[in-house]
Amino acid sequence: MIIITLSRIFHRCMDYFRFRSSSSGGRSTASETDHHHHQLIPRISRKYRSLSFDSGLRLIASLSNNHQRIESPTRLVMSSSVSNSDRKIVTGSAGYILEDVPHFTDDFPDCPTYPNPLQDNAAYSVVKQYFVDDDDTVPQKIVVHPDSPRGTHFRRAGPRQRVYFESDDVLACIVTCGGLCPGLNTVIREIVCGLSYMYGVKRILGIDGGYRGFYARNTIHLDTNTVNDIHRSGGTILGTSRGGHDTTKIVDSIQDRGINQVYIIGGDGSQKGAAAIFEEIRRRKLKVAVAGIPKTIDNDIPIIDRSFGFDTAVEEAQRAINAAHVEATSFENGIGLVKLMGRYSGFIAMYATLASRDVDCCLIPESPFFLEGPGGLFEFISKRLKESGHMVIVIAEGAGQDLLAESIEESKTLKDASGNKLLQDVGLWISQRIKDHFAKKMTLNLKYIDPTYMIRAVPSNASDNVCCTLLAQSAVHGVMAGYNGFTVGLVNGRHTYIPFYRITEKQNKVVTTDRMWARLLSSTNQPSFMKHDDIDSNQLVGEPGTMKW
Ligand SMILES: Nc1ncnc2c1ncn2[C@@H]1O[C@H](COP(=O)(O)OP(=O)(O)OP(=O)(O)O)[C@@H](O)[C@H]1O
Ligand SMILES: O=P(O)(O)OC[C@H]1O[C@](O)(CO)[C@@H](O)[C@@H]1O
Ligand SMILES: [Mg+2]
Repeated sequence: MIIITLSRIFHRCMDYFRFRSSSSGGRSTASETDHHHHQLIPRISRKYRSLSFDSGLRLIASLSNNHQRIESPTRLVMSSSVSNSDRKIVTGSAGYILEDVPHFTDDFPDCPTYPNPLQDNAAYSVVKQYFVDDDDTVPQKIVVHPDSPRGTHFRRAGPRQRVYFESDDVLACIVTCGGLCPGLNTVIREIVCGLSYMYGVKRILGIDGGYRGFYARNTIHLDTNTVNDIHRSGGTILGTSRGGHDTTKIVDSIQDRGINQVYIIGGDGSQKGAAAIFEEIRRRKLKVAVAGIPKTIDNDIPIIDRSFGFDTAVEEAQRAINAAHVEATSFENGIGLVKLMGRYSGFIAMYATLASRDVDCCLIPESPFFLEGPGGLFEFISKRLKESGHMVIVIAEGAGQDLLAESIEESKTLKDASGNKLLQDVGLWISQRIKDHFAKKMTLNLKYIDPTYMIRAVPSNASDNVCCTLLAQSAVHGVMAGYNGFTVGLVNGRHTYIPFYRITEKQNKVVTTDRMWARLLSSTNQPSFMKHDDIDSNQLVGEPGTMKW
């Protein structure tokens, strides 16, 4: 209690002194602001006026004179896979851990701050508690036991009282990288509108064609007029690409152009690229903010509940599954087989199956299966056709690749420009294997539907548009508030700022020992096709309890 009270008093004092220091004119320049600080702020506030949240907490902990009952918040500097990357970890009582994100004041303790322009905006100033309290954090785990530690938390996203950029000084850029995803244009639109309408930023550049566009192409001017209608179209107006991430050339370009805010919209690979750019920017001591907005129809990014595009992709997949169902029910022993995207993670297949109710069998990369013999796929097909005369199978593109690799040796080594495994067409392969197996046993009518790019080339649906808007606004608020090197994401339904290293350290996968996969098995009434050995090794993958809705 004592530490919390002291912390709050500290923040209120800081707000007061900061407010006083700039009260003479809203949009003061850096030098004017410094001047006011020097004139008005008492010694203690001058000394600590640019302390970050955790350093503030440490200060209070030391002021509290090592009170025995209080576990003083501590910042631990841990090793990182990326050089120069300090992990900001604040610990508190009852096993509380904040995995914080970097802040401008970590590298530039004296950098000036300004009042948030939103506080003069009538639309926002009437909103009670519009600004996020600096103490607000969001727990990663919401299911807890009475004696379990409070665990990892992430900083809550949203606008802060003070910002670290003057609107006229901002030169922002936006880049889209990796595969397409419904909603890319909406995110671009909402970053531009958020920066312009909320923070009065006028200079925003689009980077043409993914990471290599930084050094190989001209930039694209973006404003609220040019982006006005883009959310109605699929794809990305900026273009995208795989490969071409040359960190030195990219940061040279950022430096040469005078860009000071970088918004990177992309999947797991893109977030790794963002982390590398951030590290290089820090190494060069540039005052440039880097923020990631996660893009993934595969839902393969860890920590977050989900990101934009997934909902639309699942909805679009329903059209293929419906067609497969209609074909299957219209022919004797009809089988409709649908292949859906999902290179390493089977979430699209799993949720499309749960949504449809017409699917008899769902096969995903995380759940090994086999074809022949007792308990195998052929036996199940035979049983289901005898019971109902038709069936629908959904298979994720990454499923059964080990079975294919046995027959096609070179498929193990093929990679795309970003280093992702290039997959063989499991849909064609399994269709042929099923046909061959049943050829002499019974009449079979198998129709293979491969919607591939159709589920990601469409514009985002209503729910994803909301998701895009909130993510974009949260990213803009975070950058303006001086946070840096973060990916914005939904954690237990709240928007948070997550350090890059937590986003890039592993991939999110369906946990086949989790309740959601069990729910799918109960819905399709398919066998798990798992042997006991598979279950043990499979428990190790994934972030348990991710898809929470
Ligand atoms: N480890 C890495 N370090 C730096 N850059 C990377 C890294 N991995 C990928 N990138 C770059 O990020 C960009 C996008 O990566 P990738 O093609 O894997 O797509 P992605 O962002 O993972 O999206 P998706 O998986 O949805 O297609 C590419 O330009 C690639 O060069
Ligand atoms: O053919 P492309 O453009 O490389 O994209 C294919 C991949 O992109 C994704 O949609 C997203 O990572 C994967 O599911 C799929 O394997
Ligand atoms: Mg990826």
